[in-house]
Amino acid sequence: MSPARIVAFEVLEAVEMDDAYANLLLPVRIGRAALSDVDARLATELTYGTLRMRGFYDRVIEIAANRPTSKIDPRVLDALRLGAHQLLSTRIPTHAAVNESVELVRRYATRSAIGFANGVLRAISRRSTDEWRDDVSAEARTDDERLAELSSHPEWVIRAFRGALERDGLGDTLDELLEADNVAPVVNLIALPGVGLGEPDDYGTPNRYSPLGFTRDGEGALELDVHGGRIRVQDEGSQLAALALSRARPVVAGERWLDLCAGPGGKAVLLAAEALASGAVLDANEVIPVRADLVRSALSAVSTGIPVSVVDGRAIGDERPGYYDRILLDAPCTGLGALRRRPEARWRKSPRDVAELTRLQGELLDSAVAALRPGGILAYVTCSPHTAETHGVVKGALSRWGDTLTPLDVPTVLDGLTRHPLDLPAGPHAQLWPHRDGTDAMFIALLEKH
Ligand SMILES: C[S@@+](CC[C@H](N)C(=O)[O-])C[C@H]1O[C@@H](n2cnc3c(N)ncnc32)[C@H](O)[C@@H]1O
Repeated sequence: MSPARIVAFEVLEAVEMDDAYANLLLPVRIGRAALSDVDARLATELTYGTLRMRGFYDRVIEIAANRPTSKIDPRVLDALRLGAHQLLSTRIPTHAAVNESVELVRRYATRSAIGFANGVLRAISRRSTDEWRDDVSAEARTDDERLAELSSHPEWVIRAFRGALERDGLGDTLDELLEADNVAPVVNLIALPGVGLGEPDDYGTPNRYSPLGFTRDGEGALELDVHGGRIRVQDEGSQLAALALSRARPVVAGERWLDLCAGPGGKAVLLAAEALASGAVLDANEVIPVRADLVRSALSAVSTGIPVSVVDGRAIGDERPGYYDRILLDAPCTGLGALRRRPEARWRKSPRDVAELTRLQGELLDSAVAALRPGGILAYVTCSPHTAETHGVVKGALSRWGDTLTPLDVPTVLDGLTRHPLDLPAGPHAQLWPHRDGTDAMFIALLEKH
């Protein structure tokens, strides 16, 4: 059995059964299996490719098997998905795709399913990807169902994206967004400022927008992860979200900053570098202890003296009222804006999660406002474009806090710091998009307290 397929299958299973995160688990499993570079790339492609197009593959499997996926043993289904991916989206020879997937069924599921899996995979292999797209399309009952199945996004996510795009005057670009979600993003890096590093163009091709970001060709990307964590992988949109806060206006030495929901620490370490360079001091907080450890480890690239508290962010407004000059609230969210790198989020979240998360986001925002001193600035950020989590949450806070809060114009702030202007509609808030900006779909609002 190919070790790459075993790793991919076990990660898919853990994502499905244990709610594991592929981006965290895959590197661990690749390391444990001591995969060669070639096999590690294959395992990565198989895992992410299968997770991304799972919705489409499931429809193909249902048609080929003539039964709903809910009636297929989950382990057999994962092996079939992996097989469908190899048959429909890679150049792996048919016999290898079929035989290796059947072998997975033999090894991990019941022997009685071997004949079934073999038959389904052979049926899939007899038609081309375009023919399967036509079949799936013909059987869809509505336009949204068709779009959902062909683009491999749940229907409710498509409706949420459509609403958010229309709000930005981008309603006619939905297909491009769905397509962008299904393509692996280039690895984007950041050279932290003020910690003795060179400029981005010393290391690679500078980002179009972030003044600190860059990309490197293929293999070179991760070799740079050797500068003690001062060069790190970070999406350009995340860089811009942190910089929108740190560079919203000049820093007065001694300012106190807080990253309220800091785990795993990507934006906290950028804020720490910005604070160090400008004479501000940063505190970080994260409610989950293991994630707080990740924040500590990330921050050590800049300084070991930054306190990381482990409390529910909703309590900090009462604990430290009127204390901070700048607060980043990078809120827990559905993650629907980062499907390029965390493809399983689309299958894991549901509209019920949106309702729960928006309540938590509103409470965290209230706590952050309470912890802000008059004149201070709060950045409310999500890696989701769902308007309930973005505009809806900010609108709720503005109505609860009345004249106490004024939104700052984020497009203007971003124009003041990016290398090239972003093509953003009128503010005050900003929504970035993968298909337009090449970033995760980050939402950024800046609120000033009076
Ligand atoms: C979107 S992530 C933050 C990402 C981080 N800013 C970065 O760039 O690496 C949100 C974080 O909020 C944490 N969180 C969730 N509920 C929280 C709460 N009530 N108080 C504090 N943190 C919370 C989650 O554990 C998660 O680590």
